[in-house]
Amino acid sequence: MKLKKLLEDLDYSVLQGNDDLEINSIQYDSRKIQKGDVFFCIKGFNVDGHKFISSALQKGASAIVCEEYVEETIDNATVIKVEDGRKALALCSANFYGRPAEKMKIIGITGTNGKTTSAFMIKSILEEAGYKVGLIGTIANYIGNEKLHSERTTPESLELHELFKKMVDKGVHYCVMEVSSHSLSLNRVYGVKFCQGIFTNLTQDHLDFHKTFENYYGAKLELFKNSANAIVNIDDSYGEKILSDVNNRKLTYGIHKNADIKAEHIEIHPRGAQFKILYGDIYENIDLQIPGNYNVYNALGSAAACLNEGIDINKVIKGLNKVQVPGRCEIVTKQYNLGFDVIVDYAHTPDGLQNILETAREFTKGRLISVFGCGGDRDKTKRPIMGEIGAGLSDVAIITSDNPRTEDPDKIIEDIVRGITKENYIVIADRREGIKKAMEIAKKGDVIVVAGKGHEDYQVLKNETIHFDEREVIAEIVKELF
Ligand SMILES: CC(=O)N[C@H]1[C@@H](OP(=O)(O)OP(=O)(O)OC[C@H]2O[C@@H](n3ccc(=O)[nH]c3=O)[C@H](O)[C@@H]2O)O[C@H](CO)[C@@H](O)[C@@H]1O[C@H](C)C(=O)N[C@@H](C)C(=O)N[C@H](CCC(=O)O)C(=O)O
Ligand SMILES: Nc1ncnc2c1ncn2[C@@H]1O[C@H](COP(=O)(O)OP(=O)(O)OP(=O)(O)O)[C@@H](O)[C@H]1O
Ligand SMILES: N[C@H](CCC[C@H](N)C(=O)O)C(=O)O
Ligand SMILES: [Mg+2]
Repeated sequence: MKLKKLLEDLDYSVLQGNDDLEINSIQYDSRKIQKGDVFFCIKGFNVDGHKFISSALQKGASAIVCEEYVEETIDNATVIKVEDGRKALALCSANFYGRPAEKMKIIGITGTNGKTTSAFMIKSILEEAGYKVGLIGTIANYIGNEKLHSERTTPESLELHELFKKMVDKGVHYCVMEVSSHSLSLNRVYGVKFCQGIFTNLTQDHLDFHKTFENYYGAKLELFKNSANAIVNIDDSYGEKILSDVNNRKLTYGIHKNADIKAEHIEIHPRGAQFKILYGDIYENIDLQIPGNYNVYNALGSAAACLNEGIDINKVIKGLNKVQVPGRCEIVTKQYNLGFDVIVDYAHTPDGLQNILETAREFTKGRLISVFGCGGDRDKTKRPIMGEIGAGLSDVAIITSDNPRTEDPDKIIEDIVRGITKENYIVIADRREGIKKAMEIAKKGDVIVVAGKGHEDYQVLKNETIHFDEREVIAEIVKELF
């Protein structure tokens, strides 16, 4: 491809060389550069990508895209100046892969909680309607049934457009993707047009990155600047704010407030939830296999997006009925006769933890035992709040480690414990031992909620990432104890 073609529709100036150059590929990491590649300089949080220009040139880069001219930029390399390296990377990645996003319909979901669950629901509905669906999200990326490893919730723009291209090549009609607030702030989805954008909710998370709630909200709002339709949870106070801040076509959903799409006669039970969906003259029964009032919200938002796409209500009903999401309120002890149940859930925010514990409480006959921690190198301010909620809503809380990453696990636990006002907690830093303790003390009728890691099959420690799949760990403990 010619450099000029790569830069199509981009505002740029040529500082050196010329743009009529044949290029090989593009990279934003100098370590991956091969002969003939274009190196994009990104000013990062840790380092400034402009520092790696000479190393990229040594490896054979034939062009540099930068925000500022750097002296060492020499010889016969072409130097292109742009205003914003991350935006340029996003637009050029789309050009490089032949603008695959324009060849599919893309549904984006943003919000603190419920993105993964909603993405699975939408995929299930659209497949029921006969479409080939791609999914991009936290658990994995999917092209139909083919599962691809996902490094993050929303990939960097270069990897994103590469994935879009693979989807288009494999005949995907619809791509449903989780759009994280990080990806919106860092322009990973810059230039991507969404046919439907869903806002699930906004509660505390990621303040380490966004610093203030206003910034966090502002990041989420970005999605709606590029979506033809805004599907908004009107029961969330920030949902109301989105409605007044965006000019798109809007469709609201909710349970309490007056919404376009509503749920009525909700019944939650241990294995699922039932409700009536009300939209215009549609008034039908929905039967979910996953419990929790919050999943009624996820189902409403997903149904709204699909109905707005013209999908038949019967397909919506069937799709929602089938959906299962790994590590989201997953009862992992169904096959044993222990007298108590163990649930693995991905709740890692105050709101998520409150939701799963309140949901589990509704079907707990005995005591509710929780096992949870908080991730290291992430929002520290949520730790005491999760401590208070976790211990407050449980009969016994076992405070343990999540992914400590580079932090000292005991310090993270101290932050959590600082918020606890009851005496009903035990500290066991080793997560496996924490889960084991819960299973040792559990009696008939009790429910154990192991929160925070859900589908993850690893634990990130200071110096290593170890294999840690809670389903396997719990099965091993069952063998040891019973
Ligand atoms: C906070 C955050 O999102 N950081 C992202 C950001 O990193 P950064 O700005 O710090 O990059 P940097 O390390 O300073 O490097 C700057 C530039 O120099 C380049 N470089 C660096 C070294 C070198 O030798 N040569 C070189 O060229 C780097 O490739 C980069 O382009 O840009 C990098 C390049 O795209 C990302 O890899 C990195 O994601 C990190 C790994 C990350 O962990 N992100 C998480 C927090 C995240 O995005 N999470 C959300 C989920 C949140 C949710 O659950 O809602 C997600 O979407 O997954
Ligand atoms: N609509 C919702 N409102 C509040 N809590 C929810 C909602 N949906 C799910 N949860 C809770 O949050 C946890 C994470 O859900 P899910 O994985 O669907 O969210 P997510 O937005 O994709 O999270 P992440 O940003 O980490 O990818 C669940 O395990 C559950 O405890
Ligand atoms: N996407 C979330 C995942 C948190 C999962 C939890 N297990 C943790 O490690 O904190 C994040 O990066 O903040
Ligand atoms: Mg997710």
